[in-house]
Amino acid sequence: MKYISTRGQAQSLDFAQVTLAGLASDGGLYVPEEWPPFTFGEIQDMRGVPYSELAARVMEPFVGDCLTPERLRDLTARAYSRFSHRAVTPLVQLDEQHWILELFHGPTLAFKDVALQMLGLLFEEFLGENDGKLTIVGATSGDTGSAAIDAVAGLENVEIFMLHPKGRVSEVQRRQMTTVRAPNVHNIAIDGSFDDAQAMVKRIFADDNVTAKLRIGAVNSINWARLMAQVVYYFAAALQLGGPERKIAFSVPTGNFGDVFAGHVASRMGLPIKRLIVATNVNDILHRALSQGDYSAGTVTPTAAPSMDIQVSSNFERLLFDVGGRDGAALAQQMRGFDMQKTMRLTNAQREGAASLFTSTRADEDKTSHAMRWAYEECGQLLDPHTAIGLHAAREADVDPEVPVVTLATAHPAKFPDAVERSTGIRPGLPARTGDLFAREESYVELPGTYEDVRDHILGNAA
Ligand SMILES: Cc1ncc(COP(=O)(O)O)c(C=O)c1O
Ligand SMILES: N[C@@H](CCOP(=O)(O)O)C(=O)O
Repeated sequence: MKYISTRGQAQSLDFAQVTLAGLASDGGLYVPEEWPPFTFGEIQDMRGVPYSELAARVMEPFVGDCLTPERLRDLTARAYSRFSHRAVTPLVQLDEQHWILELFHGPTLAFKDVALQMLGLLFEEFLGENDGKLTIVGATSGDTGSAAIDAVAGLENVEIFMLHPKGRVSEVQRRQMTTVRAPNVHNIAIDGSFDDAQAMVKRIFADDNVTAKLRIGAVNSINWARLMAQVVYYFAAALQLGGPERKIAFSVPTGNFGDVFAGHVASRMGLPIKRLIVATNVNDILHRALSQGDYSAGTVTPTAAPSMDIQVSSNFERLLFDVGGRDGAALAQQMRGFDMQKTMRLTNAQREGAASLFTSTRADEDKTSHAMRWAYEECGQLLDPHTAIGLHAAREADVDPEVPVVTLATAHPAKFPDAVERSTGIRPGLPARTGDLFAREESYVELPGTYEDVRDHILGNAA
């Protein structure tokens, strides 16, 4: 399996190389040269297998010959051994048509663990003895940071610098990052938004002053391996609800478009998906892009769902590439225009290509709160605000009543106790596995939101 850049200029890479590279050298994102399809029978044969075996089967075509089947199975077994639920990503029924796919049973209580527990192992696997250190630079609106830090803390060959927007993540999220004591972990709070942090990360990849000294890697969903691991749970859910004989719709709380793009990949691989519902909060660039063709970034509005307070959505580029004719040169030009003006129109091909599978809905704070209340009062389920945005969109969507609609539950409600309590009157408690999170001492530096400060800090502190 070879991977090519969405901007057409970077060298094509194999799976091991793409995992360590993160972002492509031309500023694009790597995607498989072609989608590897499963036959209907192969998907049927996946029914009932344990999650780690399902993960190995779904990932195998992407990994190519970079891992033997046995080695891949060893890694998936280890990656999912730390989840607190035997099913890894269990389904919970809400009513006749709606299900919740709980993706928060990993060590840091968010869906990011599903991919990052695997990615940490892949880094270890692919970094040879003579490769030196991989310096990860990541941006987080709360969940990627904690999951990535958990996955790589203490690894010999990996060091991580994680940027989060100061004051714009929940206290639980911040503590999950800043209380990890390991010499290879560096937390940085910047003045600014997640978008500012993400832009700095991308700039670091293109900065020769940095790349001449450090080998930079990525844990954000710009890294293909992240998305690959997220494809698995679409198969897991669909197989439990009657797939592949029956089509399933998914509603996905969306920010950086990684999670829902993984659903698109599952569909490209042959999983019968009726619809992917992109659920946004008021930071609704994706809703505007999908419903009106207008991809224009405004300023970020802080909400009760801070991990989705994103206006520049990295993985949307992968979709535009895939549904818009896979023309790297044209997309590079389109993205350059967006980088300069922060606005662009989707082409007709991009709009029509996306419309065949995607719809979108936006939830303001009242609707988010109402969805949390409905789930609690009518179904006895406490949801976090991100999942509630997904549920709102699922219930608004006009999906044939025969089609099950699965909302991805992307975080445990206890990560956002204030918002949950405001809407339901119930303050969710942290599961015992989070230990003494509030007793542990925090460690992070605060930096102004300028690129140079962040770059110099990384250069000055990298081992
Ligand atoms: C809890 C939660 N829900 C939803 C999202 C959005 O996912 P994505 O960025 O993959 O669209 C995020 C962050 O990415 C998140 O942390
Ligand atoms: N919501 C994310 C933002 C980063 O997204 P990623 O999927 O690209 O890592 C977070 O919690 O950090």
